[in-house]
Amino acid sequence: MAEYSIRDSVAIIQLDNAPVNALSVAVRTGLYDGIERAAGDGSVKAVVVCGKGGNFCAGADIKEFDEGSKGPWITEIGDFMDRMRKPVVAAIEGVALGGGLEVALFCHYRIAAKNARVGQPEVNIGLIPGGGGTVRLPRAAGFKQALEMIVTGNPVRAERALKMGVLDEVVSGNILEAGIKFALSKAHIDTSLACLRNRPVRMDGLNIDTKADAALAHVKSKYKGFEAPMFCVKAVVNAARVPYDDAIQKEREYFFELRTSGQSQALRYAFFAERQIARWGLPGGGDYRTARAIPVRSVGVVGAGTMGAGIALCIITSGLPCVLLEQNQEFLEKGVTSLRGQLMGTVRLGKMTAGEAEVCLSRLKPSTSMEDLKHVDMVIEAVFEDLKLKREVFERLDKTCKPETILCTNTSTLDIDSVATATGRPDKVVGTHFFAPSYLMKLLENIYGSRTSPETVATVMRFGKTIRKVPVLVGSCTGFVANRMLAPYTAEAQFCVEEGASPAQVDSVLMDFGMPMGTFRVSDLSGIDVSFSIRREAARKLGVTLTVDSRYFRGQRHCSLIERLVEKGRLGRKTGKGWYKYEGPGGTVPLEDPDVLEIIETHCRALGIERRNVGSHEIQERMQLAMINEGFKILEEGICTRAEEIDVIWLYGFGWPRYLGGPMFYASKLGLKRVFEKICTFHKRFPHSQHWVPSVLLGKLSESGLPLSKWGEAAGTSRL
Ligand SMILES: CCCCCCCCCCCCC/C=C/C(=O)SCCNC(=O)CCNC(=O)[C@H](O)C(C)(C)COP(=O)(O)OP(=O)(O)OC[C@H]1O[C@@H](n2cnc3c(N)ncnc32)[C@H](O)[C@@H]1OP(=O)(O)O
Repeated sequence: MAEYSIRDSVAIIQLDNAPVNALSVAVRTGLYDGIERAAGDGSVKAVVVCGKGGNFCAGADIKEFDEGSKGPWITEIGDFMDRMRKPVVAAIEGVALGGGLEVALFCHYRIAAKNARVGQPEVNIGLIPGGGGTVRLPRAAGFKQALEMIVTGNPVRAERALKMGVLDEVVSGNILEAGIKFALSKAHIDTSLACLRNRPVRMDGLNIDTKADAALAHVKSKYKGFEAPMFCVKAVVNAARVPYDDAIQKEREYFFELRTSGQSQALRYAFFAERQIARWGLPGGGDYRTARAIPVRSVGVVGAGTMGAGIALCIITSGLPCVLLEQNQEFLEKGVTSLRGQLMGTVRLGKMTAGEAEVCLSRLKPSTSMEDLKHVDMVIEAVFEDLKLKREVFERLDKTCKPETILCTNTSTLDIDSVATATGRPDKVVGTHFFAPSYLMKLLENIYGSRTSPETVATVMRFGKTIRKVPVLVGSCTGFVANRMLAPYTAEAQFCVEEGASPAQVDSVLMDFGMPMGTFRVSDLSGIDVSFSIRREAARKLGVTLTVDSRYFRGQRHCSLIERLVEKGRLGRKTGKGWYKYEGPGGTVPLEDPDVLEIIETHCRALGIERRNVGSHEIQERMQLAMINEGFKILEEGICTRAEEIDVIWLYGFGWPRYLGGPMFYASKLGLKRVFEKICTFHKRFPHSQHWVPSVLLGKLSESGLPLSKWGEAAGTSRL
């Protein structure tokens, strides 16, 4: 709703819809009524529109987009304000985003607090600004700057918005008082002069035809497959070419077309999924509502390899001091050099100044003495992935650190309990799985063990946010969620190659789908010998030796092409050849290599594998369905409690295209009946692959027709 009051002959309309004053039907109706009332009240000289609770308005209520339209459409409010003879001032604090900024652009004037941010982030949910933003913002900020704001969705700070012409004044102190003062100072000025409808789009000397073509070409190549940015350009270009009312009409058509698109639905889902993951619960009790995070004022990182150095960098750039520990000076210096290198990279990219980088570095304490970890609140161990070594480190940490210190292990495979039992504080031991490169990748998979306390979980979840990661809580199992799902996905990729596809064909299927990289490019980048060692180690523990002609491992189908490539010295990019070849020293461009195709052919012939034409559709279906089936098993076992958690892991861990929601959302759109039937068919066809055994939960859900939001409940794993 919107509260109406009068002070000093100024009507104040305060948008009121906690927590962010989204433009629900009640808010839109309240705003419209308030404006109408102020227009008709002879004692009112001017109007101030503001927001309650520290924010102006975060735009349309995103939940309403699935419910259909009720109440006044937002541009009707703008049309009314355009006819007003009394000045209307938007007094902005916090955020004015999307429809929130559009409301502000209806007003004759806009003032904002210093810390305010304004923006048109609709593109992030697969839309264009639909309340006049594409038509009014270019009139205020100019074509080029408005286009940038609308296409990227990035908000701008008040000072920049002032320079751009979006704001009329930036103020310090009480925003409402400033708004009233400003409104009274404009009470005798003709409002039509300040009305954005009456201004032309500012082209600042640019030619619209040249600019339009360049902008369309740019978004086409940059946002391949994502449709909203293209519509943003079309709407803004149109606004520069046609009269105001025609442009508004077109904008609305585009907006409504996108609202029902699959991409916008997926992006809206992703928006709420990201917020859902903060609502965690533990199987033994305790959840985000009751558990208190302990304050983390200092952190230690054990191991200054690439991973540890990157983690330390995340910590110091988020403002926390960090002790970076290595076993000797030589390794420590290498780690610090790697950290510095990454930090300077951000300076070169203009994301940080050299001065800011120095401040960050001043928070780093490189050390070779464990005693330096005595007083830190949290330690993240990032040593080699070896259980014996990790247990030794934890035993020493337990003896050295103060009793309250939380001990985290950065592991991608090891059981949390087997690390925790090396200490006398298993309740304070937790997994924090960072993804490589740890400074850049946003996902943080937090893993609880059977004795991890709710306070420890609350602390690592909050810490994840502090270091600007996306923390998702999962249970402990082999590979946790990310790598467990990745295993059948990559296995199917290799089986497809054995059966007749080429690595480049598989990768282009994935990249055409929207993945940032194909699985064989990733393998070359991280090193084929890395997967080789992990597989060899896993086999060794079971008393098995994997060879170049192993077709089965523990009764399961196994592809030994990795062993073959390692035998041939093709370890990936670092050796200039792997699944692809790379030209020149340090070459990074993957080129199809006839030699590798020959190796694959010979290998398969030797093993009696008949090769055939494997179609793109089959590749995509097998890789994705195998991984989706695993996702349902993860839900079934309670490793995750919601499908949304799995999707967020894929969005941030592997770059699943956001406009396709995530694998579980994708499955919901394919239809679970169809997904289940296909998986059953593959199971019959490939009986020696455990990952094709259909998930029991999936079978149950395929009959139930339950929406994705209820899958966790149906699995009986929901803990809230
Ligand atoms: C037939 C047609 C039907 C349509 C009917 C609708 C008509 C509407 C009017 C017409 C509109 C014209 C076009 C306008 C379109 C838009 O405005 S689209 C929305 C654009 N705005 C955004 O994308 C902003 C999204 N929000 C944010 O970026 C952030 O939330 C924030 C505002 C910067 C705050 O961040 P932070 O402090 O980190 O808090 P969060 O945890 O993110 O959010 C707090 C809670 O608020 C919920 N929330 C936030 N924004 C919205 C929103 N716009 N709508 C609904 N809910 C929102 C968020 O989910 C959190 O809730 P909980 O998870 O429950 O805590």
